[in-house]
Amino acid sequence: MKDIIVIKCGGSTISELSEAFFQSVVAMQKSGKHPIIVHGGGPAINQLLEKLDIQSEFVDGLRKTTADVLETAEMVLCGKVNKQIVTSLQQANGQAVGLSGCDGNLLQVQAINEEKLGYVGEPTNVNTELLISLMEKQMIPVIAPIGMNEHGTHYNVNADSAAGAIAKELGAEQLVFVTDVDGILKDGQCLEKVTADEIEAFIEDGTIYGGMLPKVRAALNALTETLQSVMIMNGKSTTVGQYGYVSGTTIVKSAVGQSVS
Ligand SMILES: Nc1ncnc2c1ncn2[C@@H]1O[C@H](COP(=O)(O)OP(=O)(O)O)[C@@H](O)[C@H]1O
Ligand SMILES: CC(=O)N[C@@H](CCC(=O)OP(=O)(O)O)C(=O)O
Repeated sequence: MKDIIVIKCGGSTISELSEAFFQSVVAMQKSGKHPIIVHGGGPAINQLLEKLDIQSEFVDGLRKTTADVLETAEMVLCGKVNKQIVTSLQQANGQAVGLSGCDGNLLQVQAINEEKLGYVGEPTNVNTELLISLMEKQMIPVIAPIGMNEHGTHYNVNADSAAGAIAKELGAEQLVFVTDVDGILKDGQCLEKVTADEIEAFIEDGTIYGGMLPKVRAALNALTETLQSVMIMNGKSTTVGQYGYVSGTTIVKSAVGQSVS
């Protein structure tokens, strides 16, 4: 399927997303493109963990996930955040269907490192047929990043890595990370374009850290012949699609003129 656009909405910005944002996603779909939303929900998970007095910590931008943390994350992502986004799209006259990665075996995963991270999974396979059949019926899939392995064990998946895997497997033409900063910042300035080599250097020197790490890793993993660049942009000022992108950082594999191998 052509014209697939994967939009990852970060938990950092979900509550800031405007009606115009959701209207622009629906307008994009009505103009013949195929948007998919993958969402996070880190701050909302933090809030409930705090209420329940459950401790959690992050390792390189990934939440160490015990059984209690997994249960909480799943409740928040699938029960609360997913339905908020579905509702906002329906209010904008779109037809949205909320799914977690467990529904229809949408996101099959394996543990990254159980000893270090607990129930944190990385995607191994995506049920693209399910997503395509929904999009063919003019539905907008809204995906919560909880995945499942072949034994039916659920895993917490970073939403950036879920979005990257889904974009790659579908051969999407665009992948957009909507977050709470204008893009990749260096010395307070938003960088317009960065290459894989520059990203490695920025990770090394500490310019890129925390929640930006899974974003740039997912972006670099997702780059293919079809998907030559990935955007990071601010949810506060963003509408997508026909209204154009306001500003942000474009991530490319290498400098202009060299294609992805
Ligand atoms: N170089 C960088 N430029 C911009 N943000 C960065 C950078 N390095 C780390 N970050 C952090 O990454 C955060 C975005 O990631 P995260 O909080 O996980 O958001 P989201 O919920 O949208 O995925 C920013 O708010 C900022 O604190
Ligand atoms: C393994 C892991 O880190 N999972 C994330 C899933 C949600 C997420 O990614 O939310 P954001 O997009 O808001 O960061 C978490 O538990 O916070």
